[in-house]
Amino acid sequence: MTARNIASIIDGKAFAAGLRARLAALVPDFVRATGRAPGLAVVLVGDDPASQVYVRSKHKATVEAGMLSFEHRLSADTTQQALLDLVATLNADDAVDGILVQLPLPAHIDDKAVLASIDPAKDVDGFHVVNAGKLAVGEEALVPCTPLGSLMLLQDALGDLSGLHAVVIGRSNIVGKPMAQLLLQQSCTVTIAHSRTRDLPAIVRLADIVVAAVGRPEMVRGDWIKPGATVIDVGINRVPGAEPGKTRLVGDCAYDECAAVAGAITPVPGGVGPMTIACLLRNTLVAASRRAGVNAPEGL
Ligand SMILES: Nc1nc(=O)c2c([nH]1)NC[C@@H]1CN(c3ccc(C(=O)N[C@@H](CCC(=O)O)C(=O)O)cc3)C=[N+]21
Repeated sequence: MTARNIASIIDGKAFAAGLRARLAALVPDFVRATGRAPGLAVVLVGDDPASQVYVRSKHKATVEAGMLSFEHRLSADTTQQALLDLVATLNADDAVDGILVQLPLPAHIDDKAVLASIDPAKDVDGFHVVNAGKLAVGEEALVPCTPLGSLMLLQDALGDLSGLHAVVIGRSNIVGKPMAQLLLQQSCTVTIAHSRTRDLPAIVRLADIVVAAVGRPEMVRGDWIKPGATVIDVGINRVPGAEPGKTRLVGDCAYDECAAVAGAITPVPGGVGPMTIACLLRNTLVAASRRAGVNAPEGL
């Protein structure tokens, strides 16, 4: 009989709660230094139910951290110009340190134009080309929340990442590309795989670190994973549940199979998702500190 490996479960929910508590403890210092609390503006266009849930949890976490939350809900038929006007108002508002325009936007709005209109200093999503460029050349940037949270979990699980082979599956501007930049900055050997990659299972088998960010439910199978590898599952896929009409969340990795081979793995839910929100608050405090010219807290 072969011994069956049980991967350690990377508890993103607990790590995120710890990060949020550390942030909440730092906010009073910011308030003392500046006479105001850090402010985050979240803009939601339309009434996509999943987006509503995310925006609500962002609001709750922001208030719990002692920050100000400004919510702007616009109807699904809002014009691009009206959205650009709102962003311009938020750019000019000194009480607003962070601006997040919830994606996806309705099809009639050019999301590139909207993201480009956000002041890079308030771009707490890190989606603006200025922040993407700064990240790529190693300058101080606002770093996208999901990759940043994934890196924090990796460093907590593994310590120094130097020399490890990381395979990032997915090449989006929001997750795959910035994730690869962060891992490269940590001196990993980085492979970016994607839908056109030939023999993806063979590539993934080389990885000490697998980051799955493709948005295909349970695509990564257990026999793709090198024994002992660390698996970060970024996927949040809603699939039909056991009961009719109900859904459940699954990641991009077949969890049970991968957990039987990996050294450590993030669950879905309770892995990367909560880190995204905690890092949004982290970026808001960092942006607020830089804008106010006070010392940005170290080690967050
Ligand atoms: N401008 C912009 N920035 C974003 O950061 C952004 C966005 N648009 N659009 C949508 C995606 C998605 N996203 C998530 C955040 C938290 C969880 C999260 O906390 N998930 C929980 C479960 C939540 C549930 O049960 O549905 C978990 O994984 O444990 C998931 C997904 C941020 N996004």
